[in-house]
Amino acid sequence: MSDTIRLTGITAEGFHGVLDFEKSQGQLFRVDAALSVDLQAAGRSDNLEDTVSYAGIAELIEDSVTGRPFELIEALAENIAQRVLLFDAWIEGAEITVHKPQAPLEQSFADVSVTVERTRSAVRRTGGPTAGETAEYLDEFDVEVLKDLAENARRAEGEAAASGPEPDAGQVGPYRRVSLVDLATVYDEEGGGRAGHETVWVPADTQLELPEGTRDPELPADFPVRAVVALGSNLPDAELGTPAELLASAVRALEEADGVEVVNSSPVARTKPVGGPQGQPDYLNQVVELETTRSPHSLLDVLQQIEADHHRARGEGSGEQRWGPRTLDLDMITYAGAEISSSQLTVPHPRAAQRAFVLLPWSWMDPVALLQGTPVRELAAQADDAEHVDQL
Ligand SMILES: Nc1ncnc2c1ncn2[C@@H]1O[C@H](COP(=O)(O)OP(=O)(O)OP(=O)(O)O)[C@@H](O)[C@H]1O
Ligand SMILES: Nc1nc2c(c(=O)[nH]1)N=C(CO)CN2
Repeated sequence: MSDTIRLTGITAEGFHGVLDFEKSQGQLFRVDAALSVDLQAAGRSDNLEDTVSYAGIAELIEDSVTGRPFELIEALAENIAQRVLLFDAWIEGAEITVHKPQAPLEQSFADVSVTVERTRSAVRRTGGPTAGETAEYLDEFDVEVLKDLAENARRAEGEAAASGPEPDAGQVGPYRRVSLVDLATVYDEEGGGRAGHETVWVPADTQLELPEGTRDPELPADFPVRAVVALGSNLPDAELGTPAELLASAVRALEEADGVEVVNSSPVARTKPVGGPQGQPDYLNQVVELETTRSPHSLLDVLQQIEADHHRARGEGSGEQRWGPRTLDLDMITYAGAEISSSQLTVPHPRAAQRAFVLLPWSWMDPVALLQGTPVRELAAQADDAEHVDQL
């Protein structure tokens, strides 16, 4: 049985409705909310930190009712449900009823209402969602909701961020996700331990001021983070098969690697070679998204081991040319939100933003993906090789 926090009869004036006078004159709306939250910890500790503040929920509901007008109470209920689930990662489900007791009906009536019930698709019961799960979940939300969140994020980030430019309505582009690497730090600072939504989306140009030493990207993650990896092959292998077979085998190898889970994969693309020697064969390219507890360099080790297992020739005497034909190439495109620069590893991959053979498959897999705050879709369209990438 799940525990419930229930708020009933939150009443405020709003301007929702299809008819003109509803939009101009306004009327009262009443909202009931039932939130599924595990209350055992709070029951035992008697500490507000261990539960969801109903005051915050009430404020959020009032904000939605008095805010942006919707035509339908269905849309208002949906908006509230989405915001409630984003309010605190530990809210597992929300049932929202919007009453419109002054609806324009000719008949004598007591009330009109709609009820929506929404559950979080992926929540780990202990510790809240991972960055990946949160990001995936956030992809289901519309831009208006994200705008609200970005606003909250700016408030949470303090004065410096609050003075940044206004988020650009209608685009996902100006926001970026803050990785769980960052989130974990925020937890520590606040001593909380909750993934509240404020720390997940921030305007793209927000600088997080985190204490020194807490963002060492080589800290092994005790929580999974997401990484994007690009695969390429344009040389068959006598033993392991065609480029298509080599890509499929590499994805299987990633699935089997310790501390790595493949959570999404793109369709395969046939692409014209970019750079390298004249006349090399077309490539097959693909992009996968991983969830990993490995540190970036240890993930690079895994990628290079898989390349070697697929007979990737490398190093002195191997005959391999720069950007020349290869049985398998695995590039780490992103690792959480981290920027890494070492002698072995640069993340985000320094040439990814110009390569449609990476960006297009990535955008097919995740149409709202961002690379350093810019939609991958847009970068793909601008890349020189955009016309030479065909989905198989
Ligand atoms: N993000 C990254 N992903 C993979 N390798 C990287 C990355 N950043 C730096 N490297 C380093 O790049 C070196 C060369 O890699 P590789 O020979 O696969 O390059 P390439 O794939 O031919 O070229 P490109 O990097 O332009 O795709 C590797 O030994 C690795 O240490
Ligand atoms: N189309 C295409 N061109 C490339 C590729 C690749 O994977 N696909 N990889 C390269 C070096 O990594 C260089 N050029």
